[in-house]
Amino acid sequence: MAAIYQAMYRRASSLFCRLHSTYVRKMRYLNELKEDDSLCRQAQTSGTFYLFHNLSPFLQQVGKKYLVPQLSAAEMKRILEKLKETEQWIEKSVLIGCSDEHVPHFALDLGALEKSVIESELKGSFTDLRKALFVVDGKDSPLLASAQSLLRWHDSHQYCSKTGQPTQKNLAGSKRVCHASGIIYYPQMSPVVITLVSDGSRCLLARQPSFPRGMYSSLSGFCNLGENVEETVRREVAEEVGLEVESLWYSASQHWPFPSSCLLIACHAMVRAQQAEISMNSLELEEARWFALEEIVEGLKREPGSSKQDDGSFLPWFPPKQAIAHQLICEWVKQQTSQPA
Ligand SMILES: NC(=O)c1ccc[n+]([C@@H]2O[C@H](COP(=O)([O-])OP(=O)(O)OC[C@H]3O[C@@H](n4cnc5c(N)ncnc54)[C@H](O)[C@@H]3O)[C@@H](O)[C@H]2O)c1
Ligand SMILES: [Mg+2]
Repeated sequence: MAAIYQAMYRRASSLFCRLHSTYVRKMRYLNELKEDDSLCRQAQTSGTFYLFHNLSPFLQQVGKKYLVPQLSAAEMKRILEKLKETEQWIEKSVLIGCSDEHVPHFALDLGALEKSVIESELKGSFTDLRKALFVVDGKDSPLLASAQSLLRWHDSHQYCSKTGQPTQKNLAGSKRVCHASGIIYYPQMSPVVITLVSDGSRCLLARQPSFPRGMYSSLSGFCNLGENVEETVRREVAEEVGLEVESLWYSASQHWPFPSSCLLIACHAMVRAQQAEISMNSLELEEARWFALEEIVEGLKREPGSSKQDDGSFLPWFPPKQAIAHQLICEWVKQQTSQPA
């Protein structure tokens, strides 16, 4: 028996080591590509390419599924020839990752080229990211989100804000340099806190005027310069619903590409049940209210389509599973249902 356990242990630990070294080797390789333009140029000849057009990713619909095709370097050349463009376009691409076998993945925005020609040639369509993220396979959403954010950052940082001179990207697209001043610009994202407030038995969800009808989400807000996460949570809850946070704890984080790159830092926060009267800031929110557990459980079962009632009103529904607000709501339900009565 001991021999069997030993053999199982050896297999498990050797698998762990192999997985670990694959990951480490992959991260080191990606870092080399970011630092070394000539290595990256070479990688572009054997890499795969995700296409965008004015920041909309290229998708192919196969039956009910939406696939995110990766084009080989040879296919890229063929498409560019068809569009009567040179291979230099490839150098505009940005590095977004690589496979375990070190096949590098790049994203390229062909926004300056004829969209319909590319779409009919590759049998698919460029799809708005707000739709694409929710129809593609779960593993592809973060990739599309980070690729679009990086392409957007390059598009909006073509000039140095100090000298007004053009900036130049390195091959991998991990930075831009102003050669006149020597200033190096790195891709940026804005930290945002997402907070699910609870008073112990209910949770607070709100609607911004821009939300789809019937959708409620947790509170959110950009971090101010100089604030830490705890200070932002306390300020945003005070500003938006007039409540004082008693305690808070971190749950998870997520990169979010809207309106442009954000790092969402998701937290749970408690307020006192005796001081839970909402005073909503109507400049930012359209509605904010407490939800009991049963209402949340029902709302989680609903989809946007099934929330409309005969009289035209909408029953509450919550962000889809790809959004970190969904995860916070599910965690709260779990916590409520696991508490002793
Ligand atoms: N994925 C999710 O689950 C989820 C849930 C909620 C919110 N969000 C995202 O969080 C983001 C922030 O939430 P919010 O709108 O409630 O923030 P908010 O409450 O701070 O209000 C937005 C306003 O803050 C100002 N602002 C300050 N710093 C800014 C910056 N760096 N970029 C843009 N505006 C800035 C602007 O005036 C803007 O109109 C939203 O873009 C939204 O997409 C994601
Ligand atoms: Mg807000």
